[in-house]
Amino acid sequence: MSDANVKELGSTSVPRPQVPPLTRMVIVASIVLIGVGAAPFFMDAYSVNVLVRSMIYATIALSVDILWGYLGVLTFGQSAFFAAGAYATALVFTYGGFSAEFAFAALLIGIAVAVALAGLVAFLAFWHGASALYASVITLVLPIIVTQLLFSGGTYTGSSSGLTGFDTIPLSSEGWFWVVGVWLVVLTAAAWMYTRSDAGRLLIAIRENEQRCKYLGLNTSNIKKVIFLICAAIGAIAGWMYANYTMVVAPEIAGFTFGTELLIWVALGGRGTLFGPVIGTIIIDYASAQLQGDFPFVWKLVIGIVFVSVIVALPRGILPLISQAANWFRGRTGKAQPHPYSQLQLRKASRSEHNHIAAGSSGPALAVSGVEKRFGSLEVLSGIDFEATYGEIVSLVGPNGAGKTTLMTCIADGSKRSGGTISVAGQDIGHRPPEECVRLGVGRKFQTANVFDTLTVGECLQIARARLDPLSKWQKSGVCSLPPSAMRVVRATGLHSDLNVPAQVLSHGKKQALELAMVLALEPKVVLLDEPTAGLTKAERTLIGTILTELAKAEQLCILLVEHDLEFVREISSRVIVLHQGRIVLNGSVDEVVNSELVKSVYAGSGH
Ligand SMILES: Nc1ncnc2c1ncn2[C@@H]1O[C@H](COP(=O)(O)OP(=O)(O)OP(=O)(O)O)[C@@H](O)[C@H]1O
Repeated sequence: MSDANVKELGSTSVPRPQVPPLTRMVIVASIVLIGVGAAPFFMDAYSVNVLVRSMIYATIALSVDILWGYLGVLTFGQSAFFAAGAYATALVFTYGGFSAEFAFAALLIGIAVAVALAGLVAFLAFWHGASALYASVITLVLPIIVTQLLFSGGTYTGSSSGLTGFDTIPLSSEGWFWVVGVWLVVLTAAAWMYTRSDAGRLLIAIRENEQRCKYLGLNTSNIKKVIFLICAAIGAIAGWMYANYTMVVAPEIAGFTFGTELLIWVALGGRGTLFGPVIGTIIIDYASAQLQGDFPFVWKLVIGIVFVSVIVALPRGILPLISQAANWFRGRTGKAQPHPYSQLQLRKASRSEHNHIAAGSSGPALAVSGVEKRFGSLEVLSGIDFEATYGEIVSLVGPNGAGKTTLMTCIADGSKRSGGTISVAGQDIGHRPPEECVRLGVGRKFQTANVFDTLTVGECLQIARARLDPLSKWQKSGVCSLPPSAMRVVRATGLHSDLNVPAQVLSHGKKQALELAMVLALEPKVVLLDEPTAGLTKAERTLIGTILTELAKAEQLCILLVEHDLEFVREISSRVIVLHQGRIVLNGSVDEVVNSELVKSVYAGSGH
């Protein structure tokens, strides 16, 4: 593979940041703003009235799309934050009277209450190890609790009747149409910029494979919490507008039904598209209002039938279908858009000081002492003691169920072992979660290729570098910096010519290589590889073997390898550890292991 094929920049030559769609977005936003300005002059009062409400709903549907469509958090609870903003406004105006200062204070109180509530939910839903289902259940309970609290407020909150008759900001329907319209356009444009930026891709990476993100050193819990709080604030602002505009609040706006309706609008419009949920919400809410007037008894049935039909026929929603058709048409007319990552360039990263392995570093790279692991009464690992030095390739072999993967997990995640100590580069990993173990210098490759399927190869590599090279929150940088080790894998396996190819279409061998490059992009000191040759062809296996041997020598990496392919083990290992029934039965040179009668009996199933 020729190095000349790799687009690579020197450290001084940084390409211009890539923001090609920005101008297009500004033009589209300007046209929509002109439309918002002109629309009330061409519409009847009823339509203006309904559309103000529809646009308010669209802003909160946008927040649901960010959470569900991008981050993968299926939330039923946005209605509770909407109600926090609406009720804060209604209560301030009812008991304090209206003034500009009170209107501003109500907005701040609504946001504060929503963010506090969201903080509590996020604390309960996004702790280390919590599954996605957990967040959904908690956000399902939230609207039920908030609704009960509003009922329990008695005359203070108006109980089941809610609050009405309070004075609000004296704006006409047209005035509110402009205020809400401008807010919706600004919010959508900001969300669009963010989700298309490098940092926005991270949300998709978390949705696709949160475990991989954690093992890339990213604190996914914190990222989810921050996004959740921001979306709660967006919900509260929508509630503030709603109360000001409608001058009435009722417990139903906090309810589970409204929370679910938001999900339906997002699903119909096309989740993960931003524009789909915004346009979908406006159309559905407006059409519902019309149908409600014309067919008071059947309008919900009609909406229900449309929803079920779309979900069955178009599970990704309506907008993706329209963009697919547009792409098809562009392809036919030869006007297909180039992929945004066609300009992505690789660059050599300057070595991070933190992870730099000084030549001749003293002490073991990895020290495992008395490690135990139990699953209930099942003892899977017992009294595991060994050390590995820099530049060494240590293979961990043993029959199925010996505990090899469990040992890898214990080294990469300090919270997993039941006893003993593990040190990486002289630092005890204690009970640190995987993202903190990465900081100490642990990089882990899983048994089955663990990449972000819908992201491109370039995006996967950028996310792998996110811990060391923070991602831009508003643009695509167009550059991916890789350390020499990762660059070597990318070059040797030809991944550099696949930078704009979605990871899911790569061959099995290239996926394995991509994950290896992602792990090396972390600049680890200790690399854990679980069956890196599984499913590879002989040629790919030889290539990976050569790369690993070179890396161990050139980069002084300590590589711990789980392998069933004993021929491969013999070719590349400097030492072999044999594990059997959770204990080390031999720790020696390749020759010692190959000639050991004990090892033969272990593999024959008679070793004790
Ligand atoms: N989460 C779990 N709960 C209960 N038992 C488990 C769990 N994970 C692993 N085990 C058990 O621990 C033992 C060791 O499993 P492990 O996957 O570490 O073996 P292995 O040596 O990697 O096997 P293989 O070569 O087949 O991958 C097995 O008996 C397995 O059933």
